Amino acid sequence: MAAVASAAGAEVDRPRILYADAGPEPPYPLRMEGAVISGFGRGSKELGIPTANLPVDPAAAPWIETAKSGVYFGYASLALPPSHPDRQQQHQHQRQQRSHRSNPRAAVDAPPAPIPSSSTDDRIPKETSEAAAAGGEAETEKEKEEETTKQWQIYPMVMSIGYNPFYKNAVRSAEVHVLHGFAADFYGAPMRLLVLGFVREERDYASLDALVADINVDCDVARQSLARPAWTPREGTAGPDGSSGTFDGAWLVR
Ligand SMILES: Cc1cc2nc3c(=O)[nH]c(=O)nc-3n(C[C@H](O)[C@H](O)[C@H](O)COP(=O)(O)O)c2cc1C
Ligand SMILES: Nc1ncnc2c1ncn2[C@@H]1O[C@H](COP(=O)(O)OP(=O)(O)O)[C@@H](O)[C@H]1O
Repeated sequence: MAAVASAAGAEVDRPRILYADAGPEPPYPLRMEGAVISGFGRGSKELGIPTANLPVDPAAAPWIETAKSGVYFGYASLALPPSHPDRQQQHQHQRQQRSHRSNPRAAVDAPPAPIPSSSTDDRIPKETSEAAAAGGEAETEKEKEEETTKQWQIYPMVMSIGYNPFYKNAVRSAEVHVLHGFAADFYGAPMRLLVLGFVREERDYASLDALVADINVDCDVARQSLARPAWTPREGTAGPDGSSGTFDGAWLVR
């Protein structure tokens, strides 16, 4: 059946569940990490869909050099600073876990679980560790506190890798729309990605409405595809229904 076009070219009649129920297939999962940087400022203002950008660095994620440009889905793990309104407290998490066990439906739309970091050394930004080695003057007390209290929260995500043909960017970008409504920005926060599958190629569109309509379908595809147990990490309550699954997402929270 031909895909139904709407909003002048958006393909809204696409399957919402991709890949087999058994879980991600090679070459996935693919990993990527870095600190959130700013993009061109269009995500929130023009599209109403904010995207957290990561540097496209083949030294850190060699697969990205040959990865097809397009839309991908998977999980993002964020280490929000202690002052961020979306950072959960440990006791909130424990209460939530108890509630989910006694009433699994209570987990619907539940916020993600905070995962205290078991080791922080491997995530000290290079500049920070170099500065520390050189006398530590560049590292503020606030940064030190954030490092020792680092806590990873896992969220489903959909992302775009490429040149955004609608905007004709000259530079390749990697931008993540996290499937969660945040009360504040999180520029600079450490973010880890486990990319679990490819959704579609990036496209040019006749209108902004068509681009937004297709991105909304991508979000739906990610939510529904990730809701299956073998696609939901055991770590945290990342699944859209709040339940933990069987997928090994340990790297996201290490
Ligand atoms: C799931 C998703 C799918 C996207 N698909 C396309 C696309 O097909 N074509 C395109 O030009 N841009 C696409 N984009 C990129 C948006 O155009 C981009 O997020 C927007 O330009 C905001 O960029 P900025 O955050 O750098 O300002 C997509 C973004 C996301 C999150
Ligand atoms: N759900 C979300 N997904 C991604 N980023 C979000 C989300 N909610 C808030 N943000 C914040 O919005 C920023 C992106 O905003 P955006 O308008 O796309 O600007 P730019 O991508 O140019 O930095 C992210 O870096 C992050 O701090």
